[in-house]
Formats: sequence, structure tokens, C-alpha cells
Amino acid sequence: MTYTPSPGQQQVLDADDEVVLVLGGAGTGKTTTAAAKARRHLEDHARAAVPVQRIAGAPPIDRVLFLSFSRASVARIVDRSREILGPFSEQVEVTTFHALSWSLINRFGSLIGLSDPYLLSSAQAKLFPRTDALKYADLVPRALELLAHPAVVAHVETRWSLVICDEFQDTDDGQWELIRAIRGAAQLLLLGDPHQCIYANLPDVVGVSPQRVEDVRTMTGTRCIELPEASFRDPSGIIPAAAAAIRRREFDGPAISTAMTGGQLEVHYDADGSHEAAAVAQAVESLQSDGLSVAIFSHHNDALAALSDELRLIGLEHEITGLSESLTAAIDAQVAMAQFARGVCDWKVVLQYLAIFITSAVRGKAVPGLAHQVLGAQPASPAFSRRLINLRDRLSGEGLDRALAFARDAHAELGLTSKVTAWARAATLASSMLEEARRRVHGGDDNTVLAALDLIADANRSGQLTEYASEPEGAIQLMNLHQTKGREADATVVVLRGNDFFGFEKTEPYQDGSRLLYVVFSRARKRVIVLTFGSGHSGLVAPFVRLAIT
Ligand SMILES: Nc1ncnc2c1ncn2[C@@H]1O[C@H](COP(=O)(O)OP(=O)(O)OP(=O)(O)O)[C@@H](O)[C@H]1O
Repeated sequence: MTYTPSPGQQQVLDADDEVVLVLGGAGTGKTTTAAAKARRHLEDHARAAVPVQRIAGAPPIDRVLFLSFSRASVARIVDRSREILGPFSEQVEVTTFHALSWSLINRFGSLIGLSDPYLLSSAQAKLFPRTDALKYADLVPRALELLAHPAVVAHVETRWSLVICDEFQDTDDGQWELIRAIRGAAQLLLLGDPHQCIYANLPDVVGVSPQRVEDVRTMTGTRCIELPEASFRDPSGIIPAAAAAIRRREFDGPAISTAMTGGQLEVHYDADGSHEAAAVAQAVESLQSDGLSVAIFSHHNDALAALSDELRLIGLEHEITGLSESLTAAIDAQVAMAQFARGVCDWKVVLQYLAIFITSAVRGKAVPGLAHQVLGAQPASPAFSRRLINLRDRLSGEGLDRALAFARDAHAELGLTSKVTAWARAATLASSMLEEARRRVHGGDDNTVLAALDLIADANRSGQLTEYASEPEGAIQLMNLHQTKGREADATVVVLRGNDFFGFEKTEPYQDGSRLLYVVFSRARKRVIVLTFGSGHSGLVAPFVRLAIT
């Protein structure tokens, strides 16, 4: 992409105010301009005759912190801004609030009694809750505790000279406090769109509201730059106008009819929900045959996992966004199999990791029955029990390489159906970890190699939970509606079901739900296909059924 800033974007690049709040609708280039701003900031710093020294006596700071919410959005920022940042990439730390907190806890945790912190994945927390381990939700609060210590404050205050926060409208109270605590004298660049505030009503979220943007706008020292509405994502303006009309509930207005007549928006309805996966696959295939990249959006994690399984059964390969926890769980299970083979751990440990892997494939609160069966908490079918015993017998006493080869095949041999790709990728990674372990111990015996492998897997486990993993180029991404934030694809397929629950809003104008729909419908560059199924749709999405029928 050649990035030539628009006049509004140029103002952002030039602004040197203490706090710069950039407001703009979907696709107006906030994130892209922030990357360009990071580069400009670092270029100015490198050129300055007197280097930027934001705190008297401290060394000049030539690093930028770019904070975002999810690992998926960090991956997207890193991938997309590489070209813009060029040689300055190394000086820009793109990370999530949770990863930043985890790195502070790792470095300074002993100050608050966390000298050997252990982070539980959500699957682990569901299966084996532990009071002495940290959960994801603990990270930001514990980092804030640390930031009460002068040594930690001194470390963070001299680390960055520009701090950027993407999707600022969705920061919760803890995240906002974290930004202010780490900032020191750094310039703050906050990117937001109150119309895209979609976390306000999620459970366990405290303080998210469009009001946060208003509060900062009126804060002393803030310069607010509003980008004009023109979207770079779809320069024709047709999809952005339709998305804005959906947000305003103008389903019968000209923006929607223009998009439908021009083919940028297609809406279908099938009262019988049993053909969902086939219809999704058909839509995806038709879009792909037009050379378009595709993302599939669906509500509810459990329904999304079910759709994913069905799509896989009918041969539509895809990646579920934000489920890299499964990859980590698969590596852990395979490493445990190698350890069991060499007599370093019990079979019970292998079963525990296998249960965690199976649980990690499922979103939501539920633990799958199969995980309980693996752990012996529920009776397993004779066939599945036999397969487990066969695997155990085959692994027993094997050498490390052959054990990992058996582990690679275990997914198919056990007849598991979910997360085939994660298991296969894990096998490749586990083999290279084994080589790395061998290099580290220079010809040590198997036990020494396994101890090194354990350390490598351990570092990987924390890293996977908090760091980003790039998504494979060109893969079809399947995600829930809340994860669509900040994403884009040539075409999107939006699945809306009669039994989807959109919260307790029951009357027009569905303010909260409409912000979610605005995000969802503003992601496509060229086309959006809506597939509605079943009956009794929530009032929020019922107009789509009407659009399909009329
Ligand atoms: N000046 C520009 N010239 C060309 N393309 C641009 C420009 N600015 C942004 N874009 C492109 O427009 C698209 C949207 O940009 P970006 O994701 O930065 O917008 P955003 O405001 O952060 O969007 P959203 O709020 O929807 O996440 C991207 O594909 C980006 O590369």
C-alpha cells in the first residue's frame, strides 16, 4: 500500500500536543495513520540535533508503545504497519494490555509476591482451577498494583516517548489507568470512534462507555482531530454508507437500497437453520471464485465452534480467529507424550493436557464431554478407551523422535475432529523445539533434553497467551461478531440466526446493538453477504429478514 496522508491524517502526523485524540468513522485510516505517526515521531527523534529527552536527566527515549486489545488485532497492526514503519519497526512495541501487564509481572512480580508467576489458560482454568495461579483477568489489576512501586514507575516512565492506544472507545477502567500509569511524559495518541464502542455491555467489563472519549476530549492538554467521514476501505463509499444506515436503523433508506441494487450487499433468508454450513460454504466459494478474500462472522462462540466443525466436515478450510490457545495446548499435549514415552511423566499428565487441548477448542463456559471422558470423570465409549490405551502402549518406551511422530498422528488416531490444523502446526513446532532443546544441552541425555524442552514449551505457553501470532495469509477467517473490530477483508459473510441473543435491549433504536452491527458491516472492502436462518430473530436483526424477503 502506498500511504499518502489525507489532510486530516496529516494533522495527526504533525500534532505535537501532549494528548492527541483522533476520532474518525470506520475505515478512515486511524490505525494506519497511527503507524505513520510512530514512524514520523522516530524519524524526528533520529534527526533531532538535541534528542528528545522527555524527563530531565533521563536518557533520550526512542521507542513507541502501540497498545491494542487482542492478540489478533496486534497481529493485524504488525502485519499491516511493517511497510509503513520500515526500518523503525524494531523501535515500535505493538502489544496488548494483557501482554504488557504480563511482562511487567514477569520482570517485577517479586515486589508483590509473584516471583514465579504462572498464567492459566482459560481451558486450564475451566478444568483445573488453581488459586495460586494468575488468570487472564488478573493481569491488568496485578500490573497496576506493581505500578505503585517507584522502581517499576521509573522503568516504564523512561521507556517510551510516544504511547498509542487503538480502539480507545473500548478501554475499560483498568486499561485506562494502566495507560496513565505507564505514560510518564510520553505523548499520548488515542484513536477512537464512539460509534464503534462495543464492549460496554460485555460481562466482566468495567467502565467501558462512549463517555470515556468525551472525558478525554475535554481534558486539559488534549487536541482532538476529527477525520472526515470518507472511508479508505471502500472508496466508493457504498458499504460505509450502508453500515452507517444500519447503525441509524434506516433499513428502508437509499443507502441500503443502493448497496443492494449494486450487489455490494446481499441478504438471504432460510427459515430452516439446518443448512447453515452448506449455505456459508456456498457463499464463500462464490466470493472466492471472484478472487475476493473472505471473512465469516457469526454470533456466539458455541455456535461459531459448531459452524467451524461443520465447515471442516464439508471441506471448507478456515482458521478460527483468536483460538491460538489450542495451538499451545496441542504443543503441551505432544510434549507430554514425549515425556511419557521416556518415563519422565505419568500417563495421567498426558491425559490432562489432552483434556485441556479438547477444551481449548470450545469457546464459552462449557467443558466438552470428551474432556471429562479423557480425565475419567465420565464413561468413555469402549472404542475411544481402546484408542487411548493403544496410544499409551505405542508411546511407552519410545525414543524422543518416534514419540513425537506418534504424537503427531495421535489426533487422527484418537478420532478427534476439532483443531486439526492447530494439532498439525503444533507437531511442526514441537519438533523444532526438540531440536532447539538438543542444541541447548549439547548432546546431553534424553532427560536433560526433555528438561530443556520443558523450559522451551513453558516459555511458549506464556508467550502464546499474551503475544500475538500472525494469521496465515489468505486463510478464511471465522470469528465472532465482537472480534470483527479493526478487521477488514474484500468480502464478509455475516451469519444471523433466529436464536442469537443480542442482549436485553428490546426496543428501537437498539443503541448498543447498532454499534456492534456498524462495526460488523463496515469491515468489507467490496461485498457483504448476510445469511439469516431460523425464526424469531431479535428485533435488532429482524430487519435483515425483512430485507431478504421483500
Ligand atoms: N491515506 C491513505 N491512503 C490509502 N489507503 C489508506 C489511507 N489511510 C488508510 N488507508 C487504508 O484504509 C483501510 C482502513 O484503514 P484503517 O484500518 O487504518 O482505518 P481505521 O480508521 O483504523 O478503521 P476501523 O476503525 O474500521 O478499524 C486500510 O486498508 C488502510 O490501508
